[in-house]
Amino acid sequence: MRVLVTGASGQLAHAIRQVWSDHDLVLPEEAILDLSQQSAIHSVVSSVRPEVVINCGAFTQVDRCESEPELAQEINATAVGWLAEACEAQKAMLIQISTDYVFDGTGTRPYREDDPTNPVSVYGRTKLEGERQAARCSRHLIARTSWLYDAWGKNFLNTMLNAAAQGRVLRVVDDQRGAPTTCRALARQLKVAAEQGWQGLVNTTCAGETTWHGFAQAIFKGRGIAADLHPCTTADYPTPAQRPAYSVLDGAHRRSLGPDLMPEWEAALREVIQRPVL
Ligand SMILES: NC(=O)C1=CN([C@@H]2O[C@H](COP(=O)(O)OP(=O)(O)OC[C@H]3O[C@@H](n4cnc5c(N)ncnc54)[C@H](OP(=O)(O)O)[C@@H]3O)[C@@H](O)[C@H]2O)C=CC1
Ligand SMILES: Cc1cn([C@H]2C[C@H](O)[C@@H](COP(=O)(O)OP(=O)(O)O[C@H]3O[C@@H](C)C(=O)[C@@H](O)[C@H]3O)O2)c(=O)[nH]c1=O
Repeated sequence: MRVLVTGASGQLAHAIRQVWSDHDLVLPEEAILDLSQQSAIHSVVSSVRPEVVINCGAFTQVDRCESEPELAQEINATAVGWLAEACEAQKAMLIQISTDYVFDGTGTRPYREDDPTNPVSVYGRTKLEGERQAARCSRHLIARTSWLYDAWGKNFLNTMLNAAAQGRVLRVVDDQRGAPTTCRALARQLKVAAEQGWQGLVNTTCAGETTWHGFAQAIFKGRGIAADLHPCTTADYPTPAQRPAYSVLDGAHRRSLGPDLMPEWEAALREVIQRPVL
């Protein structure tokens, strides 16, 4: 398949470049495919003529989104509408990546696809609007995922490793629960999903759940690092953006669609540590 990937410099796009290498991939740099430019989106999509577009581009700095809501709206929502129009014109399938932060986190069991959303941050609100925009393309797959990381890129794992390498005392919240998900696992699952033509809204996270502190503990244990790590509460670690206290997503619908390539989060972390380069 001819596949166009946006947000080429990001961590998920890097995984797709490796995992989807048997497909005809086009990953334009931001200078060529700037999502804030409707004309760039239309001209790249119409010249590449992809069968599938994977939108990995987004404004993902959750705290910065609070102070730059217009930019967040433009990249996370408006641009997705432009992509949806361009895909519709080419009869292409649009794969939109969305987030657990569309929920407010007051739930007590894993969120299903049809559970009501209620984002509590600008990032979450704009990503939810992005889902609605993506759904304007008749062939669309919206993959909701969470806590993405891998051996490369800007993510929680690398933040923790860098902080520990600098000898910093680490206080990490132990009252926000979710599912850490590797970019490589998501890229593998999306490949099967695209090849089999899955459509609609599909939760796509690693299995199991932990807290950010539990995730940090597992990272340091897995790497054999004696970090100075302490649990704290959300109140002890104030941030500009509110995060959901509970944002585990239910994978039952995904498992009903076809092969389940999403491992337990601990197994996925082990793979990242044992095989950092794909
Ligand atoms: N990271 C996570 O934990 C999660 C991410 N997601 C979603 O998954 C997708 C991939 O995220 P991830 O790979 O982690 O994020 P990254 O931040 O690693 O990648 C996003 C990319 O989008 C690029 N980008 C930003 N603005 C533009 C623009 N105007 N034009 C073109 N590209 C732009 C960024 O470039 P630059 O860095 O130069 O700004 C960056 O390379 C996103 O949709 C995100 O919302 C969902 C759940 C969890
Ligand atoms: C770095 C750090 C963070 N924290 C807290 C802050 C926050 O509540 C939580 C996670 O911090 P981060 O800012 O690294 O992660 P955050 O940017 O909130 O991660 C989110 O990114 C977006 C893009 C998503 O879509 C989400 O699924 C999720 O992965 O850990 C600590 O308690 N101590 C620390 O030293």
